[in-house]
Amino acid sequence: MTLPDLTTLWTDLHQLIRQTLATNELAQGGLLIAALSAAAVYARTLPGLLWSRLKHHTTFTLDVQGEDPAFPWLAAWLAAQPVGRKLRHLGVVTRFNEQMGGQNLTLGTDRDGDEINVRLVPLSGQVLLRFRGHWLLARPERQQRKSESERLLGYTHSLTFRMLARSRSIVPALLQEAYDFTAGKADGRVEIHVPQYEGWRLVERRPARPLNSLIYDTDLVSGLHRDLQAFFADREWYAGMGIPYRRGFLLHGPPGNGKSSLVAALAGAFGLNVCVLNLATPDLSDDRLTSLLANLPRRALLLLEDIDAVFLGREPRAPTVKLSFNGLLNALDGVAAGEGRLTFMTTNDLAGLDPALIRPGRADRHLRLANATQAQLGGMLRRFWPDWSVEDAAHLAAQIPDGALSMAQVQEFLLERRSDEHAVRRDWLGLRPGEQGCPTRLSLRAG
Ligand SMILES: Nc1ncnc2c1ncn2[C@@H]1O[C@H](COP(=O)(O)OP(=O)(O)OP(=O)(O)O)[C@@H](O)[C@H]1O
Repeated sequence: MTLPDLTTLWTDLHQLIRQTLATNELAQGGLLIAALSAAAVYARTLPGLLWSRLKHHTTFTLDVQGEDPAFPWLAAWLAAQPVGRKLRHLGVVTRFNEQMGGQNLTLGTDRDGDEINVRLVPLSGQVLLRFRGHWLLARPERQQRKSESERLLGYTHSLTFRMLARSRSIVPALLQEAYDFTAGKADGRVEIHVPQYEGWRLVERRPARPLNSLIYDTDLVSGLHRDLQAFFADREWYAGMGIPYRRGFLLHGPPGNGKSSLVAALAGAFGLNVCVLNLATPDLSDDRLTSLLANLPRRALLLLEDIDAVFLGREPRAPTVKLSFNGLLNALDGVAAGEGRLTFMTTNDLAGLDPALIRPGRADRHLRLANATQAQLGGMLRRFWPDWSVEDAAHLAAQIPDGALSMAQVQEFLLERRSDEHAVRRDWLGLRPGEQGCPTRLSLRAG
């Protein structure tokens, strides 16, 4: 059919409809009914349409899933709001010796002297509250998770905030307030993480040790502090130079001279957490090590303890070792190695290490923490007895040769006599190598 044919057909049809409508009353009625029905249908859906348009333009919805780190902040914040206290389905989060921020309840002190703190979190319900002049509808939810065989796999949690606001600025404001209220309040404690499968598990939050509580007679601590400061400030410089943004330190020396303590104190000073990995961890394979290093938590430094424990040179020390020497090197600086990583390795046996493991790039700086010098002994005495004069402490310290004792041995000796300074003077000369028990360890060791 050609175009002129189609035009003629349409004109004929149009005339026929007009004639029918003008002359036929039945057709007129039918059209009227159809038009009225369409109007009625539209009128019925109109409020819904208007409502959803209004909602779209005047509200925001924030959905937070239980696995997200922001979930506990928002849940604790909500539970602590006056209306949040009306939510009647609550869960409990318990921590030892840790104020979690938010609405905490201290139940008492356990036998280790740790405070038992609990925080209540809402699990379900719905409340309306005001936040910075806006209305918020908050709805915590909990749903059962089931496997395909209908086996219960626990629960998933979520929190939905619907807010009456024209601008989105309320969303970051709410998140910020919840963060400041809970996690942001977390004091300067250092989190200790140990490996769990391919990731990390938080095992302890301990008060950060002040750097000046460690006594060295060189400017080792201030030098390290400057080094780390420069590292954190120089990210862009590394990128511009094409140098991998990583820094490694090797701390070596006899046991009990503060290798682990120094790492923990530096972590505290820079607000970092510590991930402790002992290469002798059972079942540590090349793949698992690579995953662990790729999955380090945020703001964490990696402490590889006793790196001499697994390899003598490049050879495994035991047939049970699953890790290969090359796997270790690759994990430390291969393609998959994380950017921005700070690694501290410790060893008591520098001679047993293969040079490849501690070459610059893997361990950029090597620092020896040797047994106590007389200056350190004097410093340690004055830490325990701050009102002793420098000369008095130096006089006592001069009676023990440099390098004869570890700092841990001296600390143990002083701890035992901490309420009896005469006993310190009386027994000091008896403080000879081999006369003390084993040095205490800070025990940052991974399981
Ligand atoms: N330089 C120091 N100043 C003050 N205290 C120290 C110093 N070195 C060690 N100590 C004390 O000695 C104890 C043991 O220290 P730490 O565990 O850090 O030593 P380490 O070198 O890591 O030992 P190891 O090689 O056995 O792991 C700690 O309790 C710490 O307080």
